[in-house]
Amino acid sequence: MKLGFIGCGNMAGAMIGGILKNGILPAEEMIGSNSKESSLKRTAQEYGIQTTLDNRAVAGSSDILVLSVKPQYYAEVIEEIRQDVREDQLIVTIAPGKTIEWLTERFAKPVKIIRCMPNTPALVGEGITGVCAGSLVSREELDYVCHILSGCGRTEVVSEKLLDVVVSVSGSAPAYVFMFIEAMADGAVADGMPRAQAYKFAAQAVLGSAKMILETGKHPGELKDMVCSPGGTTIEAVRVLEEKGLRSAVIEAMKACVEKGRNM
Ligand SMILES: NC(=O)C1=CN([C@@H]2O[C@H](COP(=O)(O)OP(=O)(O)OC[C@H]3O[C@@H](n4cnc5c(N)ncnc54)[C@H](O)[C@@H]3O)[C@@H](O)[C@H]2O)C=CC1
Ligand SMILES: O=C(O)[C@@H]1CCC=N1
Repeated sequence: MKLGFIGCGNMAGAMIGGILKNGILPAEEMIGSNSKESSLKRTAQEYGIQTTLDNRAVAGSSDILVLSVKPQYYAEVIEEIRQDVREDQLIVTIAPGKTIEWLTERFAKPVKIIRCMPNTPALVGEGITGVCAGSLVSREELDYVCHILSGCGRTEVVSEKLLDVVVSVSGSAPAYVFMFIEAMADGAVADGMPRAQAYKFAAQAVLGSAKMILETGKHPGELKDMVCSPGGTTIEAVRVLEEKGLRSAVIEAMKACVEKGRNM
């Protein structure tokens, strides 16, 4: 089995890291290419996988090929590797907006395409990847790719239409969560806590709260109510967050995210 990555940047690194950490594949079974030598050096040093400047070599030698360049480079990379791609290979794409129909047209031959939307917590095995498959992909092949992706965390098979929503609710979401953690830490620093300690408290509060949702099955509103003592401190904070429009800000931000992804 050879898993190849064309483009060794942030997302490929996170995926490779997660796959290695969880023992899904050894480093010897992964290869990555990049147009910049410095990225290859960093990838080889950090993960010990084989690297090359030659995208076509990666395309030709991989059983599963991940296209992990930015969406604006998809067209030129597909044009470059088109002849090296085989019908028995699985092509995994991770770019927003690049539909299976668009990808199939670019390859201009029958190819097995699995469209995914991962997120960077893959690096620590706590990502979630939305996955949908083209019509030439068998159930077994989809299951196998989901198994590989399980090294990055959870996987969810979704319709292609919903993949645009996955971008906003998980692909891009770590950025909003990091902003929230940063803001909470700023709040704690403003009240005298050392910054490093503030990040620890804020990050653990987010981690623990997320775990409670996933593990108790309770409604987020119920869990929120459990924290809000009558006449207490939390409801004061909740009152101000509502006044400042937290929910609306998040919803509007996500709408902008989906819209952008659809038009990429
Ligand atoms: N960063 C994230 O959180 C997520 C990113 N994605 C998607 O993953 C893909 C990669 O994104 P990032 O890793 O963030 O970008 P990045 O910029 O960190 O990595 C892309 C790499 O591709 C290289 N590259 C550019 N043109 C190339 C070419 N012609 N041949 C070979 N390598 C080339 C660049 O030098 C760079 O190292 C994008 O399509 C993005 O939309 C999806 C989900 C989350
Ligand atoms: O910002 C972006 O376009 C990519 C897609 C999802 C996360 N990062």
